[in-house]
Amino acid sequence: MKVDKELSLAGPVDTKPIMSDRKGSLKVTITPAQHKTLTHLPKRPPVDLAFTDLTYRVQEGRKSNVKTILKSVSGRLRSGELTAIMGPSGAGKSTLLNILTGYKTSGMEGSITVNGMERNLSSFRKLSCYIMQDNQLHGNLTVEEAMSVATALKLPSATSSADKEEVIQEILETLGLSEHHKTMTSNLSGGQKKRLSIALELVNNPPIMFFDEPTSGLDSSSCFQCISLLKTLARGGRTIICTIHQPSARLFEMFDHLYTLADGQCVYQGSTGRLVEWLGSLGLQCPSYHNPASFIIEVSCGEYGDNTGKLVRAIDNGKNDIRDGVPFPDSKIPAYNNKRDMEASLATTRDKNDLSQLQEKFRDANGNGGNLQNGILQYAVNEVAKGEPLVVQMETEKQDNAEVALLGDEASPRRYATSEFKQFWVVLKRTLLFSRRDWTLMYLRLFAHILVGFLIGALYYDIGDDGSKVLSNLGFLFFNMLFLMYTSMTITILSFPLEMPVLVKEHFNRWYSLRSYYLAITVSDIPFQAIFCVIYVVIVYLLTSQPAVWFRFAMFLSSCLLISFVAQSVGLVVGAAMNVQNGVFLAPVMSVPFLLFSGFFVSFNAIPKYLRWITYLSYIRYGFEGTALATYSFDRPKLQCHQTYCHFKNPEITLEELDMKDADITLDIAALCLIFVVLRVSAFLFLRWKLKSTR
Ligand SMILES: Nc1ncnc2c1ncn2[C@@H]1O[C@H](COP(=O)(O)OP(=O)(O)OP(=O)(O)O)[C@@H](O)[C@H]1O
Repeated sequence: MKVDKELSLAGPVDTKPIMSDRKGSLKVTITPAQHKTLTHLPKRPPVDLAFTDLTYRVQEGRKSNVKTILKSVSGRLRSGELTAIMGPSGAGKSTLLNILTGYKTSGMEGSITVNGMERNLSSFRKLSCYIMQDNQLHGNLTVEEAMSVATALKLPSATSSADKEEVIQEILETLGLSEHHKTMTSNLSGGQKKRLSIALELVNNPPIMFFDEPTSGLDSSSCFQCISLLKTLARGGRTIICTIHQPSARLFEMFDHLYTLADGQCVYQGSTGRLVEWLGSLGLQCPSYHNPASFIIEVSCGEYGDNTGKLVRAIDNGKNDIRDGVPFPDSKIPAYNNKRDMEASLATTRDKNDLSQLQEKFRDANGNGGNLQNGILQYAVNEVAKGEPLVVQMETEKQDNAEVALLGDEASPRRYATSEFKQFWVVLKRTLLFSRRDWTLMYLRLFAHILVGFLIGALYYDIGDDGSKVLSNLGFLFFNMLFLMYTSMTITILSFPLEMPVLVKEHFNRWYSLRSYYLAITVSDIPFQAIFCVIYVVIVYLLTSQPAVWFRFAMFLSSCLLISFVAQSVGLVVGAAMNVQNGVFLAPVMSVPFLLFSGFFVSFNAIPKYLRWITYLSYIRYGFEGTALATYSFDRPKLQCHQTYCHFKNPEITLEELDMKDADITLDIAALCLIFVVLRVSAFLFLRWKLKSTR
């Protein structure tokens, strides 16, 4: 009986005798009494995170101007607990979260340990996930598709499709999303989006999960659901940490652990249930019926006088931890009058979900026992049957678990769960699916190419073989460059930055490498751009009666295709390096010199010598030269002339006038290919820099 009583006090658990292997010893399995459990997730170890004397500084303006945002704070965040990081606006909550997740690494001093060992950021990133405030989801996928992408990228390739499907179904059911599995992400409610964000990261069962303001933008009922869900996750042995602004009293009660910051210092760390008692012991009485969460924020803001220094000293800037059932640190006020009272209180007030500590307790003499299986703690408890009293060690270090964490899958040198080819393939398929779904943009692009093609065809109708209209034909060749350049460049400038937030989240949470992602998005748009370009070129080439010779058409088309790919790459560089507003202005402005030096407005010999180098950089020049050579070079016969005198009847004269007599189309094509490669590599480097600089 004692066993049952002790265990039920320890948490909302079911106790099942599973076998009796030794005389007098009874093996008991304890599982949390959750309605739904996640039984198909990969096994992961519990993780405790601690930080000591953490200082974070940023440089503002001039080098000497340094701002200290976090001031030597310490703290400890345990597995099996739901922790809230609270504080007034600007206190440093997001900064602390960003440092703990590993999102911010520079400008930081102090130590961060995982299960008592110095944190290895690479291993830690595999153990943790960071769910940012704005859900960062792709709106063009259904819930099921989004989950399939997550399982394909986050579970090892060896996992069978059936197992992946089971993981998806189980998570969706547990998170109450199975009814919406066919709903497009963009149509989900705020609360459902939040749950989907959690579901996506839950796929590989990270033992430590960070949330930045998970309740922002949710109504009170959704807030409650969201925090209940986080609590359930914590019950499964995970370490759940979230920043929260000012929760209602009902929400506040659901948190196990509270970490409060004020002006970059810790003013409270400990059990939420003992906050009022602790503040009272320091002479700060929380008025009756007042929300303790509001009270600590008001105190931190100085509404009850300047108490920050006193609170920081009392809690030793986070080195002290107010735990249930233990006396206040360095305090004369004993929490309990005698040991018996303390034990009684321990039994009743012990955090019911503190399964990680139970795990330590139930470790048997051989070191076997508690292990986290599939998100559910299961114990083979021999000692309990012997009637040993249950005492929870609040400060137990989890060295053994650290080893588990580092010797398991997390210690492998592989950064990602899948190969780079698999990542490339999954991201490519997803991007192609977006293109298929986002038909408005596709139709618009197709429509624009066909419409402009016919318009140009009508304007320059049948001029290609007319010796008196060669100048107009050159204008047509130049316009082709202009049109193809702008259409392919602006699309990328506008669409690429919109992808950035999702890329930042997924890349940070180790879904895929930047290389795989970049290759996939680079490859994904090329076929569409090529098809649109071919359609346009066929229309204008035929309508304007350019030479009906296959090799000339092939060269003309190649030059046009390369121009549109190069311009797309320029868009990628600009999109990767800056936001939409700056990009939309800067890209066309930057293109002006290339247009001026294209050879259409001024021939090469007429350009001042000190400016000629710009012509070598002008990709428009290579494209224009390519189409001009395809049209007039290679011994083209004299053009027809329906007037008394046609100066440009002989194509040689046209080439001479353009300073293209000795030009070589192979060089133009090679130069365009080279510029294409250089720009694509530059875009990748810019993207890498951008990802680093946003952190
Ligand atoms: N890169 C930076 N340069 C200058 N100051 C910064 C920088 N990052 C953060 N800060 C400052 O550090 C302080 C803490 O910022 P942080 O975003 O962590 O606060 P917070 O507690 O999350 O606030 P909120 O609840 O309003 O989001 C703020 O005063 C902010 O202005």
